Amino acid sequence: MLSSNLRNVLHVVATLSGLLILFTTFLLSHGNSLQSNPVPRTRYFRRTFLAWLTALAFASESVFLVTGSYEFEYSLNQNIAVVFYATGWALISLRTTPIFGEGITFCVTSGLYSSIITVLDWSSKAKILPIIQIARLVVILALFIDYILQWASFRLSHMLKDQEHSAEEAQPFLSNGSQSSTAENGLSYGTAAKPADPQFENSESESDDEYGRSARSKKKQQKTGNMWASYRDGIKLMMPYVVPRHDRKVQACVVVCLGCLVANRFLNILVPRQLGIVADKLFAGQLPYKDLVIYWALYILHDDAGLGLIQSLAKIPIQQFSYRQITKAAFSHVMGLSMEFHSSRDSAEVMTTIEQGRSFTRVLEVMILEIIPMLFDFVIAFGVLIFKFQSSVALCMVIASFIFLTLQIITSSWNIRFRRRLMRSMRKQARRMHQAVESWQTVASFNMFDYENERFGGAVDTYLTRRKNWFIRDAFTSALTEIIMPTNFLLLSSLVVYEIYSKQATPGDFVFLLQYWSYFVWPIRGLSYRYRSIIANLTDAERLITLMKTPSSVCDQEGALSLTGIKGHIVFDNVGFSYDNKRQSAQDINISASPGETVALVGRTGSGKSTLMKLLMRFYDVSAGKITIDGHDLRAITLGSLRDSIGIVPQDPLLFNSSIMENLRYARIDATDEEIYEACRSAAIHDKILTFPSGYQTHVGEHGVKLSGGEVQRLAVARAFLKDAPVLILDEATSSVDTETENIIQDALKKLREKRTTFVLAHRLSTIVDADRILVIEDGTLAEQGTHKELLKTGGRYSRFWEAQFGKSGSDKVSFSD
Ligand SMILES: Nc1ncnc2c1ncn2[C@@H]1O[C@H](COP(=O)(O)OP(=O)(O)OP(=O)(O)O)[C@@H](O)[C@H]1O
Repeated sequence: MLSSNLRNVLHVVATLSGLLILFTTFLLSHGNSLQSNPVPRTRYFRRTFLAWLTALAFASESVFLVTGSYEFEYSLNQNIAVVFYATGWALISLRTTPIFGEGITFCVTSGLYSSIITVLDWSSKAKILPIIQIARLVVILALFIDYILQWASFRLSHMLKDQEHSAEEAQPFLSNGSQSSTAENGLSYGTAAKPADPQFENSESESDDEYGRSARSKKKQQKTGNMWASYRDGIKLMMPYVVPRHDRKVQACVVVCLGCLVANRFLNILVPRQLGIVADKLFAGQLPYKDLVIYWALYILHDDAGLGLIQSLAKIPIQQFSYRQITKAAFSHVMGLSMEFHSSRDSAEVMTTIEQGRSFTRVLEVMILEIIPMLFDFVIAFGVLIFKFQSSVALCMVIASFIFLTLQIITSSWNIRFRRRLMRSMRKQARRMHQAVESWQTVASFNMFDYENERFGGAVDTYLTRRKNWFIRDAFTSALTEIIMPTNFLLLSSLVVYEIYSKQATPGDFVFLLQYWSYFVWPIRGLSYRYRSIIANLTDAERLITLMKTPSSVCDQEGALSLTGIKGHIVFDNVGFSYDNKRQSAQDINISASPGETVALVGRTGSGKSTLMKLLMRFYDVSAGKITIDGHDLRAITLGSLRDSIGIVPQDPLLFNSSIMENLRYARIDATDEEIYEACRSAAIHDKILTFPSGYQTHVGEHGVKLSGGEVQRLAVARAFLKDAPVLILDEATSSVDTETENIIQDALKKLREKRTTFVLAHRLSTIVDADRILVIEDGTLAEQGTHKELLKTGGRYSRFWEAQFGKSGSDKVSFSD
């Protein structure tokens, strides 16, 4: 006959392993609720029936134990184990779709436990118990075989499906072959696939209407089906940014924090133990002053004035480090994303998302500094309760805690949807505010203040309503789960009180439990509370993670060359491009431009001139053909070296809200003041700047609103002078100036164009008559090319443009003068 202690260990181990199986499967399947393994209905009923039968067999053993002739302690642990297994099987039988891993492992654990117990109880006085146990074993075996058969048939059908699928995939897609993209042909050139990410759509709409049904279900799957997987991936993605590999100070703080955490685990036990000693001495009629002082010292050390203070101080650099790293990484990632991303996303939303990096740092902080220590506390509490009292106290604590955690997890996921809505409304509010403030001039000129107030007010109201909805639900769900812990305390203290009553424990032990309860209830309550806060923060950080996962559609190819000393020989070789894969914005474009040559692009508005220049700057990648610079495909050189070699005077130059000096220096950070003055003299703006109240230190206002259009344009020309790049793009560089200033700028530009490959985009044809070649672009194709004189002679589109601007006489005059 085994000793009662070993029996106890068996019951405890069996209960714990079963509990772990159920809880782990619950955690895994909770985020994977869309998983469906359809099984025939007959089998479904059979499995349910067998599971219920097993539950019943365990329950009947419990009834027998309660009414049988066992000693209290021995039967209590066994009773806890059998009641647990009865409940476990009852819960499993409620599953509509089987989780094979859970079913099989639970069968194995219950089977093993039942077998050992059957052998041990064989010699018991009442033979009815082993008979119940044997019958139960047979049912468990049947259940096990059923699970295995179901699993095997499920795997087989999946394998068959996979085979069918791969056979289908092996079929050539003849019809699509001609349309395959560069990436599909294996020529990715560092061009990443477009993100298929509905989460990061730029949408005003809060409803799901914009997505089709399939997109909706995909979205739903994203939210629930792959919840854990996507969070895990997100954390994996962000981890490198928060590990202080090279920062010694932060590393030291981490060590200090960990030291405090370890010391606190000991103090969690020492403080209540000391109080127990004080109580026991009092009960023994002694004066425990010395012990009280020790208690005081331990308490201070344990509390916020001791290790808590050290830990809080050490946490500051860690928090700042991770916040800095994540925010910087998110900012730099966003800045590195392509024009495709920036032109389709709302800047205010992207900004709010970057700010939500704080939520992610909070997740890590909670996980590392709170959840992991709490798990330790939990294990320690289990050990302490077993050591101090009987194992059933510890078992009750574990089971009640797992129930509490499970309920917390279930109830918090009820609230995820509301948290997401809340975050959406927060971003919407930010977007509305940002748009209105940024477009103040438009709002003012259309006198739309009331409209904007109403729109912003609406967004604020929505935010508040959603916050209220989330908050109320959160309050109710926590109230619901909070009932469990006091119940747990009642159960534990009843058991301990019984032990004291039966002289197996001292009153000091009860005092210990009272004090220790406050320490060990925190880990459990903390775990569930932290889980909720992690879910809330992860939900908040979801967009940041999605943003960080968004690849740039234009990026450096592996092994891309960093070109120096570029001469500027540009060739467009059969270039084709479409923004949306529907309309071609460039088609069969062949252009060649040598250093020192000026090529003008003219054509109706929307014909595709700027698009060609965007392709040259590699804001987008060509969909067909290639563009080369000095013989190198643009996709084979680094974006940095390409853009360093191109200077641009855009149609609407954007200035930062800072001084003129800073704005100019943006073109070349290391330029001296004298070089900047020289560039401004060349751009005919130096004297004008000197007339401003603060000269070069004058602030230009948001987007340069304090300057005239002509002044802004001349600053852009000065920037181009300063950049001194071998390739130059002049996009309607003199569109905002009067004729006199235009002549001055044109003279400056003539100087600027010398020895550079220059592309001039112009509507005013007078500005490009002396170009070496004029290309007429129409509907994304090259319609005509030649010199001004040649094109006028041909009498084609160019000459019609010319006549439209200058009339027949103008045409004659220019062709004559030329
Ligand atoms: N980001 C974009 N997404 C989708 N379509 C775009 C985008 N940018 C431009 N387009 C479309 O591509 C076509 C060519 O535009 P592009 O800006 O190249 O014309 P353009 O000749 O430079 O016009 P303009 O002389 O008025 O500046 C237009 O039909 C335009 O609507």
